[in-house]
Amino acid sequence: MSEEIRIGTRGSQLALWQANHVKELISHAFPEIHVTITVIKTTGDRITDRPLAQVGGKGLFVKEIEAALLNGEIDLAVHSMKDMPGELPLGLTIGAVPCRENPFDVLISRHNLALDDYPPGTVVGTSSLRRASQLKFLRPDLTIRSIRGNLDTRMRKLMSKEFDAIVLAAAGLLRLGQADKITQYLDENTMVPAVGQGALCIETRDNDAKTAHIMAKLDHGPTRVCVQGERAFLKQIEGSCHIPVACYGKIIEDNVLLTAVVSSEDGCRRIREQTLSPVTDVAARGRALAQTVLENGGKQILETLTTHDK
Ligand SMILES: NCc1[nH]cc(CCC(=O)O)c1CC(=O)O
Repeated sequence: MSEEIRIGTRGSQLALWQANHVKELISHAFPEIHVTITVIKTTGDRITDRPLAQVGGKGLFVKEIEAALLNGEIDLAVHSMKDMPGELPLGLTIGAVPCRENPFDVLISRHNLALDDYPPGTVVGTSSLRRASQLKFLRPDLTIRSIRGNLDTRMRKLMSKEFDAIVLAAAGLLRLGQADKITQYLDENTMVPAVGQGALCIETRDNDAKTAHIMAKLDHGPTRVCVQGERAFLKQIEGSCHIPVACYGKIIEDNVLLTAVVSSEDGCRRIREQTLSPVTDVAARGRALAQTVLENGGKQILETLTTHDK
């Protein structure tokens, strides 16, 4: 009898693409293993009419899947890294971090205009506090509105002229073969992406040696190191989880350049800090970067937010 590995995932188009991608990575490295995919519905999938921050932020897309992993219904879960809270539940671990897709946010414009070229009053839709607050900082004269729903829903809202442009993650579009929709890539000099954006997280049980053996073949060292720095930053900075923080790591020779931003909801203030860290020191340097951001005004911004939430 051949070995079996059971993958758990959300049912969205993007999640299914990602689960199938991981299935192919496993099949390629271990042709003898039979890989199955189980779809699990999450709270985040059920509630689609409110901004995520109001529903409870991070963790919404992962909890039910983690339960299935813990009780042995599945052997591994495929998530978007950026949906993962700083801390994983006891007994679970990040088994592998495959090679990252493009980590940046993109502008999709109905008029084929770049962000700098839009006139004042232009209506830009985005689903996250992080993007909204960085957009308001860059272009205080634009009207930033919340938009939710999957890719198709957001595209429909854009085309129905509810919005002039929308900003979302490049990774989802690229994975679903929609690169042609992208008007402009916003790299970290314009907008710093979310922690883990564009990366996948393969979550496993931490006592599962059989799956760990398979995961070793799927792990991409450079991505893992960058994500490690970003997540160390996240863990250090967050009390609450739905806050406008951003951190992005990129490899430069033997170092990781970490860029972090905390911005106020109204876009009036933005703290932006960078550190060039040796690869071996990236977790400590991610934490230190969080401290720097907090000391240089980030703490004040985050305190305003917490009271605001209640
Ligand atoms: N917020 C939801 C979410 N979680 C992961 C992605 C896809 C991008 C990625 O894998 O980082 C998206 C869509 C988006 O932000 O536009």
